[in-house]
Amino acid sequence: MANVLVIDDEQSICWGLKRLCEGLGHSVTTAPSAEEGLRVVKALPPDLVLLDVRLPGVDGLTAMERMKALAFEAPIIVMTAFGDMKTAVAAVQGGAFEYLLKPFDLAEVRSAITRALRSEPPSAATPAPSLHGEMIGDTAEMQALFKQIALAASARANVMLQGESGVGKELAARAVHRHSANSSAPFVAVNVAALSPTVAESELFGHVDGSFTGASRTRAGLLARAHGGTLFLDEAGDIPMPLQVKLLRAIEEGEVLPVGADRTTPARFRVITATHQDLLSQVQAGEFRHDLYFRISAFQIAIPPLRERADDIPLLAQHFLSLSESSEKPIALASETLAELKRRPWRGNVRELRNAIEHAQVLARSGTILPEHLPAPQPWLGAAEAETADARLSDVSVRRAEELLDDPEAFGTVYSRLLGEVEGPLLARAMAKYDNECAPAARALGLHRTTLKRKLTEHGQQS
Ligand SMILES: Nc1ncnc2c1ncn2[C@@H]1O[C@H](COP(=O)(O)OP(=O)(O)OP(=O)(O)O)[C@@H](O)[C@H]1O
Repeated sequence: MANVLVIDDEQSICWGLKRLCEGLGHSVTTAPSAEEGLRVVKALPPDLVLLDVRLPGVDGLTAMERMKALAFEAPIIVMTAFGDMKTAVAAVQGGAFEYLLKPFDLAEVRSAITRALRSEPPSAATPAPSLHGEMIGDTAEMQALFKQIALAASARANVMLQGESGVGKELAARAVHRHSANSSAPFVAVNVAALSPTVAESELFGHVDGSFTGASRTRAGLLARAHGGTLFLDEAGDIPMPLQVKLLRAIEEGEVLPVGADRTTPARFRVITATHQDLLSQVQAGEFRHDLYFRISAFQIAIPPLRERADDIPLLAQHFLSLSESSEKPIALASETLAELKRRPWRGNVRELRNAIEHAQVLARSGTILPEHLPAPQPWLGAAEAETADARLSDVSVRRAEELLDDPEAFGTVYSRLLGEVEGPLLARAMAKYDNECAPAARALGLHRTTLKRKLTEHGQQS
């Protein structure tokens, strides 16, 4: 049996946690404030503290600091209903055993208490420098994301960020780096899809003077430049197969062999990858090496699309307004504008919202932003139409999948054949719509231009 101290000003929470802990066979003391909790800690140090962040008077994070200063070493589980990035990272860096978001999932609380009392190591531990929150959002989805970022920052594991285009994957990668112990080392961002296939190897791994036509001087590659810090690989699904082997070796050995060199160069870094694709199905389709996948996906973070956290839209919109350098800032967003912003599907996510606010700001000049100042919604399908189209497409796909799966000749290629059959017409339609211009077609498809060009070539279409 352990002694547990619950510090929370909400009586109902204290009551619920007391019952839970007593049910686990522990004895519980409750305190409605940090001051009262600190008195208990000094008088009769408990085996575990459950500590709320927002408290009247001294807040929970300061209380945790004071407990640590008293050389109090028992685990502390921090709880909050208002988790922003700063709080999440401060809790993790301050040595919290676990960081729980309210409202609680009881099974999660029970598991945290049991692990804490077994003195298993906390899910994150190494200290890192202090920081500022820079990703905006206060929905439960964003709070959970901040927690994941804080945990990733305090560990050394490679991180894979998944999410649609424009959700904030690069911002999240930068946050992981900035809040990590290596924040003063380089953060090198590489958009893999933008690398021309002919120079990708020398760009990534470097080359020595004269190693190929045009290599007039020895140049360090991007991997070597990330030494000691973080290598951010955007659109990781586009890493060409031959380079995947070389990249895996570099990650495993902490060194690279520049093109034409006979000696390796140190390149030890944390890899953060971002992808909007389902990399695992690429692995299953044989388009991405499984060993590299497992190497780079130790800690996976999914960033939800903006439409699934629409309550963040007003905050984000205000944030983008405040970033404006114009002296004639519009002072407010009309309530109808906010309603319209929350109604839109934002398939281009935060990037599309940011562009819309910048556009509206130019039109509104000063004063209030009205709905007519917003750009027309992007021509995505409306929700109802999309649902019908999705249903039709899925019926056709099911029928075609059945045919291919029954066809012995298609055995081993079903996946790529079916996707190829959809991809070809899609690309052709997009190119026709944009007068054969790759740039707008790629933007509409949510692909990088280079990726689109490559896919057009694969389908024997002109770009
Ligand atoms: N939570 C957020 N708070 C503030 N700004 C954000 C947030 N999320 C995204 N942004 C902004 O939205 C834009 C797009 O973000 P970012 O480039 O990180 O997205 P991405 O997911 O990496 O996009 P892509 O997949 O197209 O590379 C940037 O201007 C970024 O600053």
